[in-house]
Amino acid sequence: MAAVEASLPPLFDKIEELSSDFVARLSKAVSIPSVSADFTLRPKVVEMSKFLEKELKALGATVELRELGKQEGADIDLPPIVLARYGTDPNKRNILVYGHYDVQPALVEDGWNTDPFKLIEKDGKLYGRGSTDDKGPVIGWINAIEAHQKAGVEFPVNLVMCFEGMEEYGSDGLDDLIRAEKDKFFKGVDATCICDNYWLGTTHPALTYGIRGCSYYALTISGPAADLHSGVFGGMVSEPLIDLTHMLSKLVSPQGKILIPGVMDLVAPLTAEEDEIYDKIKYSMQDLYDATGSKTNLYETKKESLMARWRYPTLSLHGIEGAFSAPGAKTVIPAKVVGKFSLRTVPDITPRALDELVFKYINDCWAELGSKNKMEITLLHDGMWWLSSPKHWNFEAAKKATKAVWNVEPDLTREGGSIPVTLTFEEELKRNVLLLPMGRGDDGAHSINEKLDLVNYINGIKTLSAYLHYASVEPTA
Ligand SMILES: C[C@H](N)C(=O)N[C@@H](Cc1c[nH]cn1)C(=O)O
Ligand SMILES: [Zn+2]
Ligand SMILES: [Zn+2]
Repeated sequence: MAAVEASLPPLFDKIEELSSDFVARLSKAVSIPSVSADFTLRPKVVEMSKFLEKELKALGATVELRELGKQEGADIDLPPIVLARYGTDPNKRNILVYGHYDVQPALVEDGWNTDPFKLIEKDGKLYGRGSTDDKGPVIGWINAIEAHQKAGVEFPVNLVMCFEGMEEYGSDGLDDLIRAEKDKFFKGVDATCICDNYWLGTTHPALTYGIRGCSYYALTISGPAADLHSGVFGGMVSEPLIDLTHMLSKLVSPQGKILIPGVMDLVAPLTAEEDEIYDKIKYSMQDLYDATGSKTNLYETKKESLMARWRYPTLSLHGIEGAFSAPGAKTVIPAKVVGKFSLRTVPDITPRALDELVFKYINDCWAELGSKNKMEITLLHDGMWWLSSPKHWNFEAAKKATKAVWNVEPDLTREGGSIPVTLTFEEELKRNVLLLPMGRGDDGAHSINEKLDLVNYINGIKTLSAYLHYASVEPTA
């Protein structure tokens, strides 16, 4: 442990010294609009994989861009998975790190103050799509390699890297690749670290041992052969958008109560041990107000709010494809509309049990509506929840690293978002998985004006580096 503590100060100094180079590298990454959900931008997702390949190869890592074939149900190639390795010393631990290089869609018209694909540094914050989710962390691992080389500090582990380009769109192809490679590329992995979530609030670092799953559905309603003039046909035909809004209103109450019968019955009961953890978590209702820029909270207490985010399922309505959404007052009856909604899932809900409940309820509601339009409900993608224990050397190493950088003990948190591959890594490689967040709870991931505080980026690189050092020596017992 003394050797670790001796190697950290020069490394941290070098990271500070290289900070403008590290911002420049993130800036290049952010400038590539690698939006996985937008098929027209798929070449940019591929370009992003090549950017990572180039950066990693320049630092001496071996890199393979693993092609995955066509996207399920679409005539478009999936972006490759970047499989890379830095170091092959049989006497060192093999630490697997995962991140994603695709991002959520972003348009200036959505309300961004600046071009989402141009990294802007303002008031100590780095604004840009992907800055926190998840380009900052992915580039962070690359920066950690460079910092070691330039500080002349030996890299403490063999770094096994897996970076995907479809995380924001269901991680198509990744589970199959992990299964196929578990005794090949992933052979010998000792522990996994995923840097793709956020601190709970804005001041206190965290380590995360649980995430929710996500099942995402599309509800399609179609009627007339083409869009119609509402003055000519309104009142004479059954309107798909009227049907859809009725159907969507039956899914969830304005207070957030899921109205699909049976879903809450699948939720694991609260144990006395779990009940005790919430009060101790460093989070306040003010953190929620600040992060959402509002006082639109559904619950009045921190405990209820955290439980809603961590341990209960939620249903969100995301959008309606095909509905008139441009400015102005177009008097149209849309012919076909697709409502998108998802459920965040928790122990012990399984995707198949949930599908059964959702499909039955939607079909029952549709029958009750008695419409002559056509209705179809489909699952777009799903991913499982994951709940682990932080009592493992992998978490101990991250705790020490956090203390070394931030001078505080991290909070142990669960995450409301989803990273479906977490469970796959744990189950297939049979090794501990740790979630080590870089950004803060108010970063605006998936939202407009996404940012990563500069201090979180630079200290995040220090934390990732220090974690690798502690992980290289942490006793297994
Ligand atoms: C927490 C992680 N950074 C993230 O944003 N995950 C996404 C994954 C997802 C699920 N369906 C579509 N994308 C999320 O939680 O929304
Ligand atoms: Zn995301
Ligand atoms: Zn992410």
